[in-house]
Amino acid sequence: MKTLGSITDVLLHKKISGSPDLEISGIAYHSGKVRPGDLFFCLPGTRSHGRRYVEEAVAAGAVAVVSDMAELETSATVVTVPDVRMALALVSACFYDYPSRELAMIGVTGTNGKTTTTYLIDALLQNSGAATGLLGTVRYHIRGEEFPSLATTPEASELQAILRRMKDEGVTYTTMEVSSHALAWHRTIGCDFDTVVLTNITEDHLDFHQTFDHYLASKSKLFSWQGSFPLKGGRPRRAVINGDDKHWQHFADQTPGEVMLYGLSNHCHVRANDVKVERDAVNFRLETPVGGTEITLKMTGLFSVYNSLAAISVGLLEGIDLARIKAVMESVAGVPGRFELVDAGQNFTVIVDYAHTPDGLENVLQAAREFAPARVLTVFGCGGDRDRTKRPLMGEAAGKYSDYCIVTSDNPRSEDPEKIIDEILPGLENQIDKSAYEIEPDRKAAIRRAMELAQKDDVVIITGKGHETTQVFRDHTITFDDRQIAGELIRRRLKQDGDDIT
Ligand SMILES: CC(=O)N[C@H]1[C@@H](OP(=O)(O)OP(=O)(O)OC[C@H]2O[C@@H](n3ccc(=O)[nH]c3=O)[C@H](O)[C@@H]2O)O[C@H](CO)[C@@H](O)[C@@H]1O[C@H](C)C(=O)N[C@@H](C)C(=O)N[C@H](CCC(=O)O)C(=O)O
Ligand SMILES: Nc1ncnc2c1ncn2[C@@H]1O[C@H](COP(=O)(O)OP(=O)(O)OP(=O)(O)O)[C@@H](O)[C@H]1O
Ligand SMILES: N[C@H](CCC[C@H](N)C(=O)O)C(=O)O
Ligand SMILES: [Mg+2]
Repeated sequence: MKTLGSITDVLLHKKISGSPDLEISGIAYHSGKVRPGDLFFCLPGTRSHGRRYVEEAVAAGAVAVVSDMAELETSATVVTVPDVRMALALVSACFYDYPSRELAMIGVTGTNGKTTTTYLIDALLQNSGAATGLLGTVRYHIRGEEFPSLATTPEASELQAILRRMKDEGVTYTTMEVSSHALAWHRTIGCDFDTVVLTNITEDHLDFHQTFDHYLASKSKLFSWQGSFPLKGGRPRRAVINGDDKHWQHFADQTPGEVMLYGLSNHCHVRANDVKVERDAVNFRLETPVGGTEITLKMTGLFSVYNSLAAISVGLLEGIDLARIKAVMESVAGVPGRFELVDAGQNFTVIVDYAHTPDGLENVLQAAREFAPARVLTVFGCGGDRDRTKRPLMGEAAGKYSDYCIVTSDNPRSEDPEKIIDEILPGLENQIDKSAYEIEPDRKAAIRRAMELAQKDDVVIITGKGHETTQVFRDHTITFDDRQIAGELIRRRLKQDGDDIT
């Protein structure tokens, strides 16, 4: 058992109202999840503040509370700190005995491609014999045992608990997505990353970060903090950066580690040439400091080449040989909900994808355009309670690269679906005529409409929700899986059309 004094020793500025010898058995930041003996952290949220739940937390057994307000009314011991989120991260790392000290840690950030890149890195490490763990948007795993994802990057207390479990179960390498929210909210403070990776940086989450500069500053923390919480002594720190990204130099300047650049440009250490995009594959010539080879991915699009170059760079830094790298890159079948083909025997292509940013959408539609023998039909919407500035930009991207669009709902959350659509239209109308799009707020009906409109050799892209299995409305959440719905509707159409369609 640990004492309050020992686990808060790591905090430079604090005031403890009671005895530091109090024994602490766990950490909580939600009153509903408090167990007897816990230390409760009062975090600010989007709807309320953890301070409001102190009484409930204490009634559930919390023995002490961490807050940024000295005059908290409670019988429990109070630790007052200037920044509760920072304190949560530092205390959690200490409480779980700094698990990242004993794990090789790889953190991947960027606007798009984090999940895919982490999957590729994890596959590469696993294939080379490492015992691996993975944390990200789609799922978590510890040596292959899967867990549902709590968040792209969980809150610090959950993160440190999972890392400890990974270490205890023999994991040697942890690959994780590090979201901009996580960086802004200090979730990864107390993690010592060996290698950090930048996929790319374009516009997203401006509702949260307000300006692009703030967003850039959040993403940069993964690089500038590298080695500033040195748990691993002199072990080398490395940064793998997309050398074609407009901001690559900025990120290279932030890291204290060795920089490896990847991309298509000549100044990159790891390069792809002669990229050939097909419907379900992409082929390129790989050039690296240790030689070159030909690679054919089972995923498509130039963006997949970038994701694989990032993973290949990590592999090279870990000393994995080129033949193994090639074999693994060519074997990964893709990531659930990322450019996933729905094939029920129809004579047109249906793709479910997770693009939910202007850049993501542009990349995915460009890829489709490259191999599409006929029209590209796009079904998309924008999430509610998320960055409103990206809505017209996503409309613009969809209009620019599609022959026909069906504008629908993503997860409306607390917003009115029709109002969200209204904010998409100005961008869309900059690019296409009114006759080239229609509006259908009901996502299932929108998918049905696309399945009706599709002709031989067309490509239908249903984007924004990828692997998600629910749709979130103001007062309720329904089961909803684009892949399953599209599959059912195709089968229904095939039945109705008889032999005409195949
Ligand atoms: C939407 C959002 O930002 N939610 C965050 C927010 O929760 P909230 O707004 O629901 O909190 P709240 O209801 O205002 O409550 C304030 C505090 O009181 C506590 N509370 C609340 C109610 C109660 O009964 N008892 C209680 O103790 C809550 O635990 C919280 O600490 O404050 C919580 C505590 O800090 C966060 O865990 C939570 O992040 C959740 C996990 C979340 O989904 N956040 C998103 C935005 C996020 O982090 N996304 C990124 C990915 C982004 C990307 O795509 O790049 C991620 O890494 O997943
Ligand atoms: N390198 C890339 N550049 C641009 N777009 C990409 C890239 N990789 C993937 N995409 C597009 O972005 C979508 C999301 O990809 P992925 O899930 O790998 O990204 P992510 O960064 O993890 O997203 P999130 O922030 O939601 O977790 C994909 O479905 C694809 O449309
Ligand atoms: N991690 C992202 C995912 C967005 C997915 C999209 N389906 C939406 O709901 O906006 C977010 O929470 O902003
Ligand atoms: Mg992700």
